[in-house]
Amino acid sequence: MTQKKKLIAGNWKMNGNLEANDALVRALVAGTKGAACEIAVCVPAPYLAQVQMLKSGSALELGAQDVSQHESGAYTGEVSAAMLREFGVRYAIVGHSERRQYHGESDTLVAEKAKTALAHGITPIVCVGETLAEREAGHTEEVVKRQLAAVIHVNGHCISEIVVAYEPVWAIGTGRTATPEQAQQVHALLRKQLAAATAHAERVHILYGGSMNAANAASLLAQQDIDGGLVGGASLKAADFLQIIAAGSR
Ligand SMILES: O=C(CO)COP(=O)(O)O
Repeated sequence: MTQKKKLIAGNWKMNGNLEANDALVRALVAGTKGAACEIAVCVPAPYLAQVQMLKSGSALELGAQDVSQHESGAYTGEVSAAMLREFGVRYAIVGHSERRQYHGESDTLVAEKAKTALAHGITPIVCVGETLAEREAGHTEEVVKRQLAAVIHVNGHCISEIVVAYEPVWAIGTGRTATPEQAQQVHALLRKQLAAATAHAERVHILYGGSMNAANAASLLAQQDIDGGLVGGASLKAADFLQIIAAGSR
């Protein structure tokens, strides 16, 4: 059994505005005093400064939803890890399935992004997960292993200072959650893969993401290898997100 605190991370995706963010973050700051888990909100880049200010002095950590693999220069539209650090960013999601799907991000690119984030003191939240077609064809294990291997095996050495998020694509935004048993099965595989590569596998947070909500969080988080959640829709409502945080604090 792992002793580490759970990590509950919200992924706002492309949602929010100055007014709504203000209300949401104030409610989270007020509601998480003394929370017994780690908490993060991954916000759209234009709102990093706003949320950094609002969360100051609280338990909330700040996250970005992506990071460039480049350091600086002529890369229009990109946001560098050094820029994120200036706003106190602690985490950056890399390889979310929406970026793999809509922006053609490959395993190699995701690995480069993770490496760049780490070099700047930002912990990458590396997303892996199979599509419905891949699951139905019996390829879940092969897909998630390939996606994780690309990030942890770099030039002959292992990168283990990461957070892993298992997000089955068929469960994202669909209201169709993986059962705790289905999720645990994949998390155990990922843990085994990490253990084969590093002595620190037990320390790595493996989060579940995909329609996690106030009602199903506790049963998912009770699984041995589920160390937290990466929460989309339900992280936009303070009351729901706070209930998930409460479940992660037990
Ligand atoms: O993609 C997700 C988090 O990164 C999950 O999104 P939902 O919680 O909205 O299904």
